[in-house]
Amino acid sequence: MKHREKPKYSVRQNVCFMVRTAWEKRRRVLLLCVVVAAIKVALDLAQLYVTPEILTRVEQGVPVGELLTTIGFFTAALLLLQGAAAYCDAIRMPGEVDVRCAIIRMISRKSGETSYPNVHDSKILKLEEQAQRATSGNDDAAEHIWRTLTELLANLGGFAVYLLLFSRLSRFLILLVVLTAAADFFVSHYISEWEYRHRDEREQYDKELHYFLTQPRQIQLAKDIRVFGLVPWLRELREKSMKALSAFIARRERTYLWANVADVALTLLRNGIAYAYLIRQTLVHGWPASTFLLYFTAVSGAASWVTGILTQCSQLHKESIDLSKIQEYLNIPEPFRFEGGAQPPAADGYELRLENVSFRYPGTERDILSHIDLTIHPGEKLAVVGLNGAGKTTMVMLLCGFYDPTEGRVLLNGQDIREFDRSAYYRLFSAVFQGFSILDTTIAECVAQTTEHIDRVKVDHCLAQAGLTEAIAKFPQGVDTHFGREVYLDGVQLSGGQTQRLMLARALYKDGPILVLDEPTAALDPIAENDIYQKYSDMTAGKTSVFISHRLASTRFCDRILFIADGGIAEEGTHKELLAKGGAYAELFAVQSRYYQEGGVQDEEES
Ligand SMILES: Nc1ncnc2c1ncn2[C@@H]1O[C@H](COP(=O)(O)OP(=O)(O)OP(=O)(O)O)[C@@H](O)[C@H]1O
Repeated sequence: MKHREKPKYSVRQNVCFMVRTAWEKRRRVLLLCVVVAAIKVALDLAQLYVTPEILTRVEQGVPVGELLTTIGFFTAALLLLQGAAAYCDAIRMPGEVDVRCAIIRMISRKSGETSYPNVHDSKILKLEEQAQRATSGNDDAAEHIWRTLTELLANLGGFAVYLLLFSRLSRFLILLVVLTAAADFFVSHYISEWEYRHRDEREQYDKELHYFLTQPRQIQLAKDIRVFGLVPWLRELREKSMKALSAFIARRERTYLWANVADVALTLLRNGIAYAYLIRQTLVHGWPASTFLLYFTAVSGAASWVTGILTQCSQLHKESIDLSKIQEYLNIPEPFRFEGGAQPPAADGYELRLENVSFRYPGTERDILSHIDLTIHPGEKLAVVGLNGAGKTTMVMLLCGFYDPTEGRVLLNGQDIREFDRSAYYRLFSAVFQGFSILDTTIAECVAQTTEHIDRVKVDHCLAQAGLTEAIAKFPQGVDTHFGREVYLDGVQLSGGQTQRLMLARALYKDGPILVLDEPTAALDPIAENDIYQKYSDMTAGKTSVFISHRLASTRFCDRILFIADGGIAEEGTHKELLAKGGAYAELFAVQSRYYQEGGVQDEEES
């Protein structure tokens, strides 16, 4: 049998978490739970008494005026209560949404600020997904819980009132109601739990179907779909996912059928016994019809309160499992310091140092970097080169503080970066990392990374430095044109090289005192690349900078070059020094330049 993971937080702790959040964000939500529950009980009682009371008056032969007054009283009470219930229902939702949104904000904040290694931890990623699932809609735990608590309160209140009513009559009826309602609940609960138990399976089908329905619409796939003739394959994939989902739903419906059969059978049994008992009582004690009617209606009513209590308890238990994931995610330990950490010193220039640093990625066996000692002086322009997988990006990740070394220390102006508030440390860096990471917003927002207080002169300047002025001038709304087509149909699509320049402009706008560029020109044409090299001194003036590149010639404008190999610094020096040394760097440079020379020779011969 599949082992069910026990939630870390109990039902009480999860309810307390929600109540605390609501108390801080929207107190009205709590008040409305109690008020709505009270109205539900009052409405049920008014409905229970209306017919028997009128019947009693008729049996007593009261004057028409009095009869009409009774009818009027009940009608007014019912109208008033129904009106109040409708009003409360209408006003409760915005508050409940606000509380859920407050939790969504907590989760987003955690996702954006959690220590970087957590972002790659599959257990934490799963937890984040589960926390998001618990807050994603009106019917998910973080919002639905208010309806569950309201129903639970109403059912408890209603059952307490009915207990008082039956206590005057017979314990037998109470026992009958509780036993049949509980049996009904457990049978249907066991069966209806089926969907909950198969929730992961259902989600997998939904995910698959959603992927195959939406993915073919992605612009990036449009070319491949046509060139490879992918339409039939995509249709097959879609059909396969649809069939799997339909088969799941059919299985679920077959299971639910038994829940309905059990429900009908137990209701019949309860009503049959209650009928027999109440008819006997009526005959023995000579009860009027109104009393018989009152008690008979109350039997069904009480049974539904009992079923309600059990159903809502079970619902609360399920929601608590989901809410526990939210709390577990929000409380995952942070290996880095944030709020409690020191602020990095304000300085004219920053020295970065790797002191006997070794590093292996979490969950792996191999050191990617081993016993590295390196000092990058304030204002120095350092280039890092090496073959694919040598560990250049990893070294930069350590310098930026995305990972802490497995051994050794990273120092900023002599102080271990583990002592700093890591968010404050990140503020020192401007960076262009590998891969495209631009959000679909306006170009100006992409560069400034904010929606408000954008320094438009600075945006223009940075775009000019990155060599984008001309391209952007052709866009319909200049820097206010939307980037990308995923969100805005009128957005522009930039080429790979232009996107890379946009990322460079973004790094320049941030203007941090340390600049890190990880292959920032990989997608640029030679002219654009040369343009960036020409401006490199301007861009890095007064900054400490690290530049990773595969084009060895491009590192010539740096003060020092590191050649990384076998997890360490194999060679270092200026371009000239490394060539003169005749080592691995010189060899690699020779291979690269031979390629260009051969191309050149060939071209010349052809012409
Ligand atoms: N998150 C990770 N988990 C485990 N191993 C990783 C991770 N990221 C990178 N590696 C491994 O670390 C090694 C160094 O990768 P890194 O990206 O630092 O190399 P690189 O020199 O920057 O390569 P490239 O020139 O291709 O960009 C590679 O063998 C890679 O497979």
